[in-house]
Amino acid sequence: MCQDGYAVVSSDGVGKFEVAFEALAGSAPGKLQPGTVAYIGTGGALPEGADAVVQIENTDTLPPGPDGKKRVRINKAARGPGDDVRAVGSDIRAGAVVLQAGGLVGAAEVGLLATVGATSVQVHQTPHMAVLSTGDEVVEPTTKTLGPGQIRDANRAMLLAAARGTGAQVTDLGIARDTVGQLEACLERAIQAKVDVLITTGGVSMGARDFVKLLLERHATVHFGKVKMKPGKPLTFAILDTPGSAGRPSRCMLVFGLPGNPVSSMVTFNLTVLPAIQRLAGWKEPGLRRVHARTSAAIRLDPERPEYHRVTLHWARPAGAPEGQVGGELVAVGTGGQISSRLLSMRSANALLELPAVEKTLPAGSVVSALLISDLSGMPVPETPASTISAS
Ligand SMILES: Nc1nc2c(c(=O)[nH]1)N[C@H]1C(S)=C(S)[C@@H](COP(=O)(O)OP(=O)(O)OC[C@H]3O[C@@H](n4cnc5c(N)ncnc54)[C@H](O)[C@@H]3O)O[C@H]1N2
Ligand code: MOO
Repeated sequence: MCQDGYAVVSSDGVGKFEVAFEALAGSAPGKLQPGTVAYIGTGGALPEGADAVVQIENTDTLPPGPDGKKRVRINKAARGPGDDVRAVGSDIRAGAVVLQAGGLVGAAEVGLLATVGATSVQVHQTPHMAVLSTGDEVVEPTTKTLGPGQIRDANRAMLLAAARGTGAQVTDLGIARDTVGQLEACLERAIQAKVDVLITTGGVSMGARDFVKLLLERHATVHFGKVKMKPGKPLTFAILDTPGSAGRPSRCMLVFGLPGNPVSSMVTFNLTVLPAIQRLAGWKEPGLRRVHARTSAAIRLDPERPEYHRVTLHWARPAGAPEGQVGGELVAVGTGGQISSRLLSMRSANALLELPAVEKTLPAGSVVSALLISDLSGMPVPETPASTISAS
């Protein structure tokens, strides 16, 4: 039953009726005689003998009869049997498959599992991720006054938040100074904590004290240590195998040595760490989703490295389209200077434009592919609301 009102025999039509009983949600339905009605609440089971419901708005309560029984006037008759009644099984057929194996379980899916009483289901194990910042100049964000050359640790807080956003179990490994000893100790802590994915930032480039690559070469298999991309050139990836011992199974830990520049670390997290986590969490199709967007301004391309240009996608009417036209397109608005230390270029960015390495300027209005790095629910609301299609 789907409305508050009166359960009726639809052929009784309009008129004055005795309210024989109340069929409230959660109680066993009674039996209704023709010529009478029963009060029914949304979610109540339709009494035997009734075949429709008249909503409360279509009735008036009358003074009780001489016998003290409640009475009601039905002003608008039910259209026929089944009016405002939801048949048992109309939402989910008996035997229907409510979830496919291998699908993502979000809030609605949890609700479906609860509905069918599936309180225990097999899921992939939540990956365990750890985040480590490195660098002698990197200090805790709580540091009030920065000393010469110091910088607050933006990467760790940012990547911990991003890691939590993936649903992974997350461990904060703090900040390691630029010494092989400290880095080795942190690596050991990650191994002991049975981390599946370790993310480090900083210390992967060419500096005299960039020891992360050295550490990984010593303890793991480095699969790549440089990528032709902007930002993120020194991105390093290694796999560390821990052999099994005395009843302990062997394990492998994926290690992503992300560049220290905050934007580089965030962009490479999205492009490489996120799909890896999704794969470990059992996603069938990991990776960022690609859409097309129209650029709102000219962009000078990098002639050497393909660039992941941070933008905020808006939904807008195509330029020149008449006022009130239904439909629109994604428009990419740049986030300002794209230098990899400028974290402001990530603020409110919901996509990365995939720009080719070509010696030219891409004119405004070009259509380019864009990888989504957040869902679009925080997308700016247009000044002129997008029209909705109205049924005619
Ligand atoms: N000779 C070369 N130098 C550099 C190259 C190169 O190819 N040859 N690559 C450049 C590129 S591209 C990048 S990106 C950076 C990345 O280097 P590292 O990963 O070694 O990072 P660091 O040098 O440690 O730091 C870079 C930059 O980022 C700041 N930083 C580091 N950690 C944090 C943190 N947790 N929070 C905020 N900011 C952080 C750090 O202070 C530096 O300013 O190398 C170029 N050099
Ligand atoms: O490639 Mo680096 O990540 O820009 O500064």
